[in-house]
Amino acid sequence: MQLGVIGLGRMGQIVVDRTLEAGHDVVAFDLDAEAVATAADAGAEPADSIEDLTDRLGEDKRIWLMVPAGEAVDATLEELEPHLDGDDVVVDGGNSYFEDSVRRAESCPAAYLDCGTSGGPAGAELGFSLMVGGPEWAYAELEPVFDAVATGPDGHERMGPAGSGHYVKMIHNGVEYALMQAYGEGFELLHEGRYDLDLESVASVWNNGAVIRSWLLELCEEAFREEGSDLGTVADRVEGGSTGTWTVQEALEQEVPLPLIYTALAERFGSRADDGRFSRRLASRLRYGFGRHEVPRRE
Ligand SMILES: NC(=O)C1=CN([C@@H]2O[C@H](COP(=O)(O)OP(=O)(O)OC[C@H]3O[C@@H](n4cnc5c(N)ncnc54)[C@H](O)[C@@H]3O)[C@@H](O)[C@H]2O)C=CC1
Ligand SMILES: O=C(CO)[C@H](O)[C@H](O)COP(=O)(O)O
Repeated sequence: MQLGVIGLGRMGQIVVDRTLEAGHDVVAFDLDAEAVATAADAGAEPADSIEDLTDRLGEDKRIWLMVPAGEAVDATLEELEPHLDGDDVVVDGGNSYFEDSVRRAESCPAAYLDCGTSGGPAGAELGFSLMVGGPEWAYAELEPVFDAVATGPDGHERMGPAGSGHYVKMIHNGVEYALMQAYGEGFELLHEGRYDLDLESVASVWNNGAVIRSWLLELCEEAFREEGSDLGTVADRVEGGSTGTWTVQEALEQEVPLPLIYTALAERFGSRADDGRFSRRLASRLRYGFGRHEVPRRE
């Protein structure tokens, strides 16, 4: 099969490498010429524009988008669409908002597959877990590529109609936030608590047979090994947050309580206050107000 890949960053390059390794042909484009050169070094046919990419693809075009979610997807589709028809298939493998994917599936002249991708750049060796939404025929058509990019045939599944792939991935990320928060809280107590513990050893022993072993816990072990038990210079600030926000918004709309995921998201937002949390500063001042407790002051 011949696959066009647009977006050759951390994730897109892995899609290219794994597709080539499985014996398929790849035509690759990115706004960044260096990324295109890297894909060409790996064996892909380089394209210097989206039009050039579509010219290099055969009659029935199969195209994988791996650009940042949001405007980049719309901008790419706007350029692609004049070159597409109903026999073509476009896969969006990024973390797009599921309602955007439904809208794009309705307006795209090609069959549109929204594909939630989990595993991250660190999971490249094993392959990804792919959650796909969209028409059955298009999913079946892309199966050889999904087999290559995923861990294998068991690493991808059609979830349902348009939007369902990105919907499942959105909620996957909500779970990811909550699990990270849970590990974070446990290790914080171990770090602050009454024993002087080597947290890499704790994570390691937990990863060997404990109920809470997981890939995230293996990544905790790696973090303590590389940064030390006190996490060295790692700052108290967590970026990201879009997929978690969408998960919480959806939970509110569906009236499904998600206190853990919400708390994990709120902790991230809380971590971004440059000058300490206003609410905590006010609480401290109020303790003086009612109890004349001492107020710790900033320098
Ligand atoms: N990094 C991760 O752990 C994961 C990322 N994702 C999703 O995959 C998508 C890509 O993520 P990354 O590879 O990490 O991002 P990245 O920032 O490493 O790569 C994005 C690439 O897209 C290119 N690009 C941007 N706009 C473009 C356009 N209009 N046309 C052509 N190329 C364009 C950039 O030059 C860059 O090379 C995002 O939606 C992300 O949320 C999904 C799962 C895991
Ligand atoms: O999808 C992912 C992992 O599954 C990406 O790494 C994503 O960026 C994680 O979300 P956030 O950036 O909000 O932490």
